[in-house]
Amino acid sequence: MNETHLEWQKEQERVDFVHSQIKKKQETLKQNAAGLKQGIIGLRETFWEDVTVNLDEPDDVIETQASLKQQAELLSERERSHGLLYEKLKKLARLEDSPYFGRIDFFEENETASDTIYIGIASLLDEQEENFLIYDWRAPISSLYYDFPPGPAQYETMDGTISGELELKRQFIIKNAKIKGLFDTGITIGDRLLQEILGNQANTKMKSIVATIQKEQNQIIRNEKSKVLVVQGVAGSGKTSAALQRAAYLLYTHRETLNSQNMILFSPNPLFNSYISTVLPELGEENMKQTTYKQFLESLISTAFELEDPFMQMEAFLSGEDQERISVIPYKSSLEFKSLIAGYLSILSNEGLIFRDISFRGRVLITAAEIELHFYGLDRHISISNRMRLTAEWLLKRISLFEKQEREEEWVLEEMQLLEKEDFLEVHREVQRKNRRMKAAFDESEQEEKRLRKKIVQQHFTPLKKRLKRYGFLHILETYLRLFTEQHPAIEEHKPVNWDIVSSVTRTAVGRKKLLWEDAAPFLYFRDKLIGRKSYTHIRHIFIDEFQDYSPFQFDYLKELFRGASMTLLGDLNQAIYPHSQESESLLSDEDGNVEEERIILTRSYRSTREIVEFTRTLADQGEQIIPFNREGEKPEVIQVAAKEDQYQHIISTVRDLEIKGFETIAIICKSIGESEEAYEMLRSSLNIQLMNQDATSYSKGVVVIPAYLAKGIEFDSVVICNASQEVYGRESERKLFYTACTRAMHTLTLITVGEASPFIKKIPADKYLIKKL
Ligand SMILES: Nc1ncnc2c1ncn2[C@@H]1O[C@H](COP(=O)(O)OP(=O)(O)OP(=O)(O)O)[C@@H](O)[C@H]1O
Repeated sequence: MNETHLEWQKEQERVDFVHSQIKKKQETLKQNAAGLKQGIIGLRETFWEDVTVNLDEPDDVIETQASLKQQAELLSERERSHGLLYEKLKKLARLEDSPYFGRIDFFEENETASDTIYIGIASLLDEQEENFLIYDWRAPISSLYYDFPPGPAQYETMDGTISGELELKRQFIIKNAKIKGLFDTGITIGDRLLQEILGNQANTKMKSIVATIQKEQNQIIRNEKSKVLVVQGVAGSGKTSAALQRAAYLLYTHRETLNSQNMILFSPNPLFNSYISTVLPELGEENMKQTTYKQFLESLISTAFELEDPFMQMEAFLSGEDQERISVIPYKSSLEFKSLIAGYLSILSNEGLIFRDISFRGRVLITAAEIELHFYGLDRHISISNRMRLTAEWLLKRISLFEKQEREEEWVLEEMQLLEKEDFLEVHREVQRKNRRMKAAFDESEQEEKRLRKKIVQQHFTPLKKRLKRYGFLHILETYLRLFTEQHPAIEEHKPVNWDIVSSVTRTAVGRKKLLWEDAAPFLYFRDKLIGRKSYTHIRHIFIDEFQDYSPFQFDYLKELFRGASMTLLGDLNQAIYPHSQESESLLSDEDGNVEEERIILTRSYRSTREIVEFTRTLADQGEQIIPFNREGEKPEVIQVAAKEDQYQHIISTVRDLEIKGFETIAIICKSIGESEEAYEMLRSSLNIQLMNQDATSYSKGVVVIPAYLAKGIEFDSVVICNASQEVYGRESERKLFYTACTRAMHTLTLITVGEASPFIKKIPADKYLIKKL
């Protein structure tokens, strides 16, 4: 037996030992859990037997309450312990088949011997609960595994830096508690293991990368010091993967003070939410709240408004039909527009807010002019929103006085006749109860009438009061629209040259209560300044994926809402596909101009084969900096056909070929939803395919037809680009969309073009792809 075999055998013996420990622990825990469960069932069954219930005297009531509380606490304590046991069992189940993936031998400075440390997705103690059989990958010492090749190494702890020598770094592939692969690794984490993992088929759910996190990704995951961490990484560089590992890391490191409810992830589309939903649970953490920016804004906007879907904005952009609208999107997305609104708000602080009369049953109770007078009579140093709150309180008080007076009106008596019998009975009982309590005899019918009047008037005033509490006395929309019509010297000089178009496009849409995607953040920002905003202080960390797709205005609005939270922003300027997409870096500075961000650049692309990366990187700005991971595959193929009908024939034969080769997730990527629908109709009788639109929330293995912007963030074994012709991808503004579509491919990329190929393809060196002209 040679040395490698001997090592392998020794390692397998250890795996066997750890596995037996896991089994033992599982047995003990299961027994404990069964005992606890029985106890809980028993406690629930006999709950009332052990409680002394006596409600005769006030003292007895107090005693009963105390006894009930004690019993309930006992039950919830047992339930909590059962929950904890269940969690431990879940953790053991995760470790059972593959207890760990890494080992390091570390000789710490000033120590006499080296420590051997095994690293897995969770920690495990030995039977005596003294020594770690497995260290959690997030433990401080585990960072050695990700950060250093064998040689001098160090890691940070709460007590400072620990230095020493990393003597060995070993990787395992363990399945069903049997070692399937064992590699001693050098500079990077196991190219061989990474090769193997990346060579696998794409899945409809993202997987965790815990065993093969790369050094530069580990910097993202373990970054603790930056309030804003910006990860600018090329397509397929692991931005999303690293962000999710980072969430798991933060939850582990700050487990006493942070939980998944304190984090929120903004993802590019609903499909993506489902795509990444299994990563955190796989790592033993609960999913954080996930939302898209559209869903988030929708939760803030009154249902009276119709909010445009960002993908519809994208469709409008792609179709190029409404040029006026498209021409003003950049301005409406900019911080200049925000400053203009801020200027308008400072005018409104002194004059110009539009109020509404407050009417009741067709009668004006308080006029808009009175409200205006009250509002502008308040101390002007107080913010508009606080003055608005004070005004609402003042109005509610005044309305209560009207309400009292109204009880005496004739209409109340008329309405009383229409009341149901139950209403009279209820009031009758209330009055009797009150009289009994007061031990006095009042005129019951007089009292009943009084109560009924009060009740009727109250019912009528409730909706009005609700409206006032929601600031319905302020005409927010009218006030906003006035910005576009009025001239005021304080803001006039800040208006852009195309203000007339900005103004007419906005008034037409917003006036009809249609919030175009580019109008939503400005309008909400304005509204918040008038009536205050929702508080999100419980959110301590926000992750924004595809942050290049946020306009400066949208991003700034988000920053204001989540003022106290730290942020991880993940983006790739080469995938900035929206008409407004941010290219500016200054956005990420804080208000005083102090840059509090840290920027990490990822240039290595892991998703696609070397051949695909060499093809796609020529489509990107500074694409020469993109480094492909060394995984080989076939060169992308460009098939040029003469007519559209031929295109579909070739898509069918390409997809069939791919299926025969065993590829399981295949995407036919089109530019727009219209083209996707057409392709779907043409292909559905020959292929088993699913059409993905903006409402899709998940997809299954097989063939999908999808517009490029919805495929963002997702990957497929094979990508077939539907019509990569000059006609479809000819404009410079379509280059990034084309790049995004092509970079979704892991193993194969086929581009079909009807007629002349896109100029972007023509710029790619001919040796980077195969071409078939038919
Ligand atoms: N360290 C790693 N180990 C194993 N797989 C990795 C690693 N880093 C990235 N990958 C894989 O590379 C692929 C791309 O990763 P991911 O989707 O996180 O990249 P991205 O930068 O968010 O991509 P894009 O911007 O193109 O959507 C995924 O399959 C991911 O599992």
